[in-house]
Amino acid sequence: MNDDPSTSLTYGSYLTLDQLLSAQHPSSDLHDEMLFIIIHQTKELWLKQIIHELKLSRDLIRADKLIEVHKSLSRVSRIQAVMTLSWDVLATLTPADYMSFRDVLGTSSGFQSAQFRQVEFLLGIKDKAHLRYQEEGSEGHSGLSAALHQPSLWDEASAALARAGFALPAEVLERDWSRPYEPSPAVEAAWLEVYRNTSKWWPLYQLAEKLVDVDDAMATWRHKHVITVERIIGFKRGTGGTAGVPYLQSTLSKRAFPELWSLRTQI
Ligand code: HEM
Ligand SMILES: N[C@@H](CC(=O)c1ccccc1NC=O)C(=O)O
Repeated sequence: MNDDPSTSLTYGSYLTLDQLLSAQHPSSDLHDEMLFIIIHQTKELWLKQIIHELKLSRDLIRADKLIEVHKSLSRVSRIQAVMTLSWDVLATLTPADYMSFRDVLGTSSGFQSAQFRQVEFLLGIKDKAHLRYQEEGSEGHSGLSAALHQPSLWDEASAALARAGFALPAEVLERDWSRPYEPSPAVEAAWLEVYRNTSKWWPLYQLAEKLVDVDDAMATWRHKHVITVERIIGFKRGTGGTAGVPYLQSTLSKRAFPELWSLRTQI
């Protein structure tokens, strides 16, 4: 046997392609179901990379390495752009194509994506109700539970503001991290000072604009999702049990960094 990694490693073995490429199991014999599976698997791989970057970003903010965060958050927003573009590939699926295999999906739905919720939780959009869709003891459950109970990127950004000398109340700095975040006038006032005096606060200002890029890209992805869903299933109810398009429209106003949006009115 050849144990020397410089000659024994192959493209396929390095990337574990045997497993990756044998993980597509259409439940019907319809041609278009393969596209549906590949689109979703690709999206889960990108979400895995986004989670990897967001954890690093959170640790870097905690360590006051605000310049180093750029690379990671820029990568996240570029991946989000690719994910948004991939809706155009899915939109080649016509309503009739999709309805021919929709039944096999049962009650499964993107609503149950543990990694999607983990991204929301890492950014700061917390809703512990989503834990119940993950099986206790599964990797999805443990990742989501950890992100729920730890400070989000936005909580870490507030802590960084406090270390920089901004007075923030205890309900921001020592909150129960698992609770939904409530926008704070003191946080908005601190970021407003950063935006009004950018040369003094440049690293914080650049961090804020990188965070806005990520929030912006998330909203753009959500918007393209709802448009594509309306194009494919109209106003049918969702397999996951929601009203469908009206539910998805109600998520468009979700923001991970609300004060970075509200402060713009004051400038
Ligand atoms: C034919 C294509 C699709 C249709 C008709 C569709 C439809 C829906 C509907 C109706 C919901 C609301 C939950 C429910 O009741 O099921 C939903 C949620 C969701 N879908 Fe899709 N979807 C499609 C493709 C995708 C793709 C390709 C992705 C990811 C790349 C995705 C990710 C999600 C996520 C993450 C949610 C949860 C959103 C939230 O709660 O904020 N969906 N989808
Ligand atoms: N919620 C979709 C079904 C769906 O899209 C779906 C089903 C299984 C796995 C991933 C899915 N994608 C996103 O919701 C529907 O109502 O048709």
